[in-house]
Amino acid sequence: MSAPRVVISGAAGRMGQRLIALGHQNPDIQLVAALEHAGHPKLGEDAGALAGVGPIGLPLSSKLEVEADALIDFSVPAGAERAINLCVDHKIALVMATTGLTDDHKTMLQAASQKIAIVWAPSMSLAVNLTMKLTEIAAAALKDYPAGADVEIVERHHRFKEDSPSGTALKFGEIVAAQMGQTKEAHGREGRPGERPRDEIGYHAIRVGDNPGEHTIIFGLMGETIELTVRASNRDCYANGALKAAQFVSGKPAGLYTMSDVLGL
Ligand SMILES: NC(=O)C1=CN([C@@H]2O[C@H](COP(=O)(O)OP(=O)(O)OC[C@H]3O[C@@H](n4cnc5c(N)ncnc54)[C@H](OP(=O)(O)O)[C@@H]3O)[C@@H](O)[C@H]2O)C=CC1
Ligand SMILES: O=C(O)C1=N[C@H](C(=O)O)C[C@H](O)C1
Repeated sequence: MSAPRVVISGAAGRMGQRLIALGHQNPDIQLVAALEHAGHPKLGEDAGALAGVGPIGLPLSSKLEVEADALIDFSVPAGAERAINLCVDHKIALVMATTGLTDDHKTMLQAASQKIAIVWAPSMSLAVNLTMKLTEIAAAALKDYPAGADVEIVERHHRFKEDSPSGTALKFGEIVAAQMGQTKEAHGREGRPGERPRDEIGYHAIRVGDNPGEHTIIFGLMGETIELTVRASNRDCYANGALKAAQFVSGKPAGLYTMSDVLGL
């Protein structure tokens, strides 16, 4: 199969710019459109020039006017909704990376996966997805720890991030709860919440500077502690993972795929 034709949605954003820059250099991908919302002030400007790699002949547009095999969405929840509809209408495979989605958006994604192939993951990073496997192993091993293992998830991101906790932190929590059975969540603590219940996962979202993302999953035992930490030094781990996902999902039968499927983990 020739290199899949890929659309980037949210193309002027922090992630969109890295996808344009890396996608343009990637011989296994053909970038065919750079989408933004209809009110974006830079519509019509060249997406490559905006991304710092010089003109690539792709103007930032609010309309999809070319044929494509896959669309990668790193935008906002309203942009994600539009991306799902576009992909279903045009029968294009979807890589959904936007976080902070509502339950309605998640239901839409599930329904859309009956019609098109979708990779949906809160983190496209290899290191994060591998750490999810390690977390699953640790949680399974500690589920019957006699004194109860306390799990807290700490994430750090840049000051511009709009959703908290991160989609990745919530996914780590889901993985832990599926093994250990916690039913409660605490989002930060203050005042006098009392002794920590055993069946709670604590989430702590730190927002500082330009941090591209780090997550620590803490398993607190009696007398010892395990911490699994994964840290991005820049956004290219997410962008490269998403480009790989676009290659993987292009031409696949309808269904919902994970980054474990893409990365063979
Ligand atoms: N799964 C993963 O691996 C990762 C996921 N993310 C997630 O990706 C998302 C984007 O992150 P980031 O790039 O930092 O955010 P940015 O705010 O930098 O970029 C989002 C872009 O989407 C644009 N946008 C807004 N509405 C629409 C729309 N309706 N259609 C198309 N584009 C639209 C924004 O325009 P404007 O600025 O004018 O609003 C902006 O250019 C977040 O949800 C983040 O959590 C981030 C990194 C990794
Ligand atoms: O907004 C970000 O930057 C990131 N968001 C994703 C999330 O919410 O999990 C993934 C990554 O951590 C960067």
